[in-house]
Amino acid sequence: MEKVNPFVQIRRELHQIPELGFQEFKTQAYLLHYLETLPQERMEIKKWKTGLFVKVYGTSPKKLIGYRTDIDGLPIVEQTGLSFKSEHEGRMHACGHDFHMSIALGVLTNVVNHPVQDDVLFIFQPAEEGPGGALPMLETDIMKEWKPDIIFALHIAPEYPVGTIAIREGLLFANTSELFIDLKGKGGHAAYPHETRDMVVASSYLVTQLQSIISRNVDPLDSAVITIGKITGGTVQNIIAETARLEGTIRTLSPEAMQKVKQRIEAVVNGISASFECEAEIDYGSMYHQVYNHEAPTRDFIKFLEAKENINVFICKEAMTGEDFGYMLKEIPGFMFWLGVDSPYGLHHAMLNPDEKAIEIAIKVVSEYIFQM
Ligand SMILES: CC(=O)N[C@@H](CCC[C@H](N)C(=O)O)C(=O)O
Repeated sequence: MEKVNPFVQIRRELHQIPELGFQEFKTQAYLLHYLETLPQERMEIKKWKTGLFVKVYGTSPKKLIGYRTDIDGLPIVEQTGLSFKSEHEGRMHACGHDFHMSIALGVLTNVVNHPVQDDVLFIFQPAEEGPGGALPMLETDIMKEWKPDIIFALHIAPEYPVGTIAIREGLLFANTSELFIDLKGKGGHAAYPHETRDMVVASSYLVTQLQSIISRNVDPLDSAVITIGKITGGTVQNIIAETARLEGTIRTLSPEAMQKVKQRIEAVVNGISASFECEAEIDYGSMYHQVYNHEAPTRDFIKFLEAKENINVFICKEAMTGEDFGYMLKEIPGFMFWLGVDSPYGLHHAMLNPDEKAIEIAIKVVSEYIFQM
C-alpha cells in the first residue's frame, strides 16, 4: 500500500467529506477528533457554529499570532476520478479548503509539540464560499477576547508551480458582492408570444446588457467583473417562461467601482423591466471586503521567504477572487498569500487536482515563520 505523509492522508480524508457553508458538521467532527489525538495541556478549543477556535498557549507570550483556514466546500460534482474523491454527491473541495485545513492541522501539530514563546490562535472558519463566516466570527465574544495582534492565511494557487509563494503588499483580492435578479412577466403558450411577457428573452437581453457595464461604465484602469453563473427560468420547451432568475457575482478592485457598478445594474434592470413590461427584484446577497495585505507584516514575510532556498517568491498582481479573510485583515494587521499547487484545472473546476507535495512545503514554511516571529 502507498505510504503517504499523515497530513496528505488527512487532506484526502477531508476531501471525501466536503460540506457547504454552515453545514460543515462532519468536517468539524473530523477536526475535533484529530485535535483529541494531540497533547491537550497547552491547547484550548472553543466551538463556534460549525467552526473552531483553537488557542495554543506559548511559553511566555508577548502577543497572539492568528492563523486562519477556511473549511467549506462547493456545490460541484467532482470529476477527478481520484480514489479519494468526494463521497458527498454534488459537493467538492474545489477551492482547496481541504489543503488549507490539513496545512493548518500540520502547523498546529508542530506548535503543540514544540511550543513557541507566543500564543497562537488557529481559526477554522466555515462558509468562506458563502454566505461568509469571517465577519460573524470576528464579532464573537471569543474573538473579542482572543483578538490576534497579527494574522495570516494562505490560499492554494493552481497556476503556480509547487514551491512558489505569490504575494503582494496592498490589494491582493477584490471587493465582491453576490448578485441575484428575479424577473416576473407573464407566461403562456409558445405560439402566442404577443399575449405574454417572456422572461427567457428578457433575461437574455439582461445578461448581455450587464456586460456592457464593464466595458462602458467602469474606468478601464479600475477593473471590474460581472459574472452570471446561473440562469433559471421556464418549465418546458413550448411554454413561455413567466419567471427567470439570474445568479452571479460582482468583483471590483475599488469600493468606489463597486458602488458605481451597482448603480448601473439598477439602471439596466429598471430599463429591462420597462422594455419587457416585467417586475424585477435585485438582491445583493453577501459582500466581502477586499483582501488588503498590510505593508510591514507582508514585507517581513517576503524577507523571511527570500532566505529560503526551496521557495520561489513571486510578487504577483491582484486577483478578482474574493475572500472574507479581507474582513479579518480590515481589523487586524497581517497578510494572505498564494501557495503554488500546480493543477491544469483551476479553482472552482470539477477536475481541480492540486499537487499534494505543496502540503508538506506549506506546513514547514508556515511553522518556521511562526517559530521565528
Ligand atoms: C477564493 C475564492 O474563490 N473565493 C470565492 C468567494 C465567493 C464570495 C461570494 N460567494 C461571491 O460569489 O461573491 C470567489 O468566488 O472568489
